[in-house]
Amino acid sequence: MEKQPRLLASQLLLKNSLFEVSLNRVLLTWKEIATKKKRVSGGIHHPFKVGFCFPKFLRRDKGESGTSHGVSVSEILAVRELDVDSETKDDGRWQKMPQKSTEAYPYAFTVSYVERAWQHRWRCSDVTFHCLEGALCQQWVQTIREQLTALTSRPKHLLVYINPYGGKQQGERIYEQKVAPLFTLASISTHVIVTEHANHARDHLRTEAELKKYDGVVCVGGDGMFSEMVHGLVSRTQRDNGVDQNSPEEKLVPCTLRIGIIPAGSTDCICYATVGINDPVTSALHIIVGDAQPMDVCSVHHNNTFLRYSVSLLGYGFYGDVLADSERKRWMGPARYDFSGFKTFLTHHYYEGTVSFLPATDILGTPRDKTRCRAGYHQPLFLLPEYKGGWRVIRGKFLAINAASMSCACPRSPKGLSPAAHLADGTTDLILVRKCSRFNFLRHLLRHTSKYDQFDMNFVEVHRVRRFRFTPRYCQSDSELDLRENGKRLFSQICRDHPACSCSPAYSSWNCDGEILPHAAIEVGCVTTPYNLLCKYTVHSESI
Ligand SMILES: Nc1ncnc2c1ncn2[C@@H]1O[C@H](COP(=O)(O)OP(=O)(O)OP(=O)(O)O)[C@@H](O)[C@H]1O
Ligand SMILES: CCCCCCCCCCCCC/C=C/[C@@H](O)[C@H](CO)NC(C)=O
Ligand SMILES: [Ca+2]
Repeated sequence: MEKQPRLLASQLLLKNSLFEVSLNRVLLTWKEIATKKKRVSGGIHHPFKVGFCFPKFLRRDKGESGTSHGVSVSEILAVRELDVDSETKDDGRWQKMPQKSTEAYPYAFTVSYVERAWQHRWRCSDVTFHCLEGALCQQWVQTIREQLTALTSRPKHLLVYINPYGGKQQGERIYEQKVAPLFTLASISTHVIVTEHANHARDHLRTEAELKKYDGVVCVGGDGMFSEMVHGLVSRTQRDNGVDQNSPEEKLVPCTLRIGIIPAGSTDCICYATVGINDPVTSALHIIVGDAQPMDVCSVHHNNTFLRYSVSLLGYGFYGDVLADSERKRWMGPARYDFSGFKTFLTHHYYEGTVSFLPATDILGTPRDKTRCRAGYHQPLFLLPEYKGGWRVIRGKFLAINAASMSCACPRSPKGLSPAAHLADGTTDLILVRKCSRFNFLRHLLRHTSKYDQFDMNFVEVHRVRRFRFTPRYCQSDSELDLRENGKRLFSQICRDHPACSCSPAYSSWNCDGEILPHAAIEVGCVTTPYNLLCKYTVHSESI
């Protein structure tokens, strides 16, 4: 790594030991100064207990000259001067700093920074340095602040939407207790809207929100809430740029604002698949440091009419039926998916139809790769010079048709529906699960929760595609669609082959990022291409 010029270097007191503290444009480091009599004055000396952690990629050395630590400037959250007097005043209570040592170093500043914890979690840590002189202390604070101000990717003003209804209905509490204090610490100003009904956030973003005032929007909720943000922002951008959303072939204009997610939903698949964990503090820290991750957006059309966008799962059959059933059991909270999942598994419905798709032949990599894509870990996109191949057509009886535009990892399935799917390669992984026995389908489902390959089964196939269409064997009439849109069931849904039994309905619904689409016949295009990777349909996520 190129050696950076030092901006500041001083001997400062940390706990009871003297450290050589140094700052350049990239790193803040502190190294214990080994002296025969290391203790500055008073207090108990803990040579190994410099009580704080540091990023995984930076070593803590314990060489002859003592422990050394470092934190990347890009992961410093805030710096503030400390009122040492109030902290060391002898009021008879337990003293955090031994009085004698801080008497000699009466000025102090605290640096808050990101600490990498277990399983992709991030935490906020503090380290306090004591100085001999007030001017030196101020110089440190000012210099670090200047470094933070120079980080242009960090948001300063955020528009926050909280869904009080998603997941375990803890959105407001999660935001107030875990997220707002971190935004305040990082001097981020916020305008917070607690939604009052479904699509409140979407409509506000689409029509009213003064987007120029913000560096990003944040949703506190689950996949459905993220979907509302995508629809609000993407629709507004297309309208402002005269793009006809009803045309399946139209290229979308990227929007300039980023979307952050604070997970407070039931599945939190979009957050989990990008960040690696559904943890509100981790997501808040990613937002503060300005991380960004482009992602693929699929547009879904029916008869040249725009229906919705999808960024994670489009699922017909099993996942459509689970969602349709679970929506009626929202009162159960996240457990509704387990209940409806088990029930849907027992019904074992299959659906007949034709899947046509355009394979992505101009990229290297397949859904069976062993690589995993999360933010900060991008397989290079090798564009092949020629675009070859045409549409392929598969007819059959399917238990599930899933299009995964990202891995769709979530706590229930830590590697996801398509573990090797890429976040922003302009493709979606189309998974076809043909009619099979209940036992085999269970084996396939259980493999989502283990290390075994869920595609290595003769009734499952997976294709990386740019576009696809599904046409059910039987046409849905307009009147039936109207009723389904209103959440009602119709007799014609009952098995067409054997109207008297009720073995398999003719249609399922599409599960579109957790929202129900009643139209069975759809056309899907993955609209992000490798050429507009810089577009910002982004969630905030981490580097591994
Ligand atoms: N104030 C509100 N009252 C009722 N519904 C709301 C409100 N705000 C948003 N919604 C709707 O709540 C639905 C569910 O929200 P969300 O996705 O946040 O939680 P979830 O479904 O429990 O989680 P997941 O999508 O991760 O499974 C979304 O369809 C959203 O449009
Ligand atoms: C009978 C045993 C069943 C075990 C099945 C385990 C597989 C779980 C895989 C879950 C993948 C979920 C993909 C994400 C979908 C989201 O868009 C959506 C809304 O949040 N959630 C669901 C559950 O539809
Ligand atoms: Ca993709």
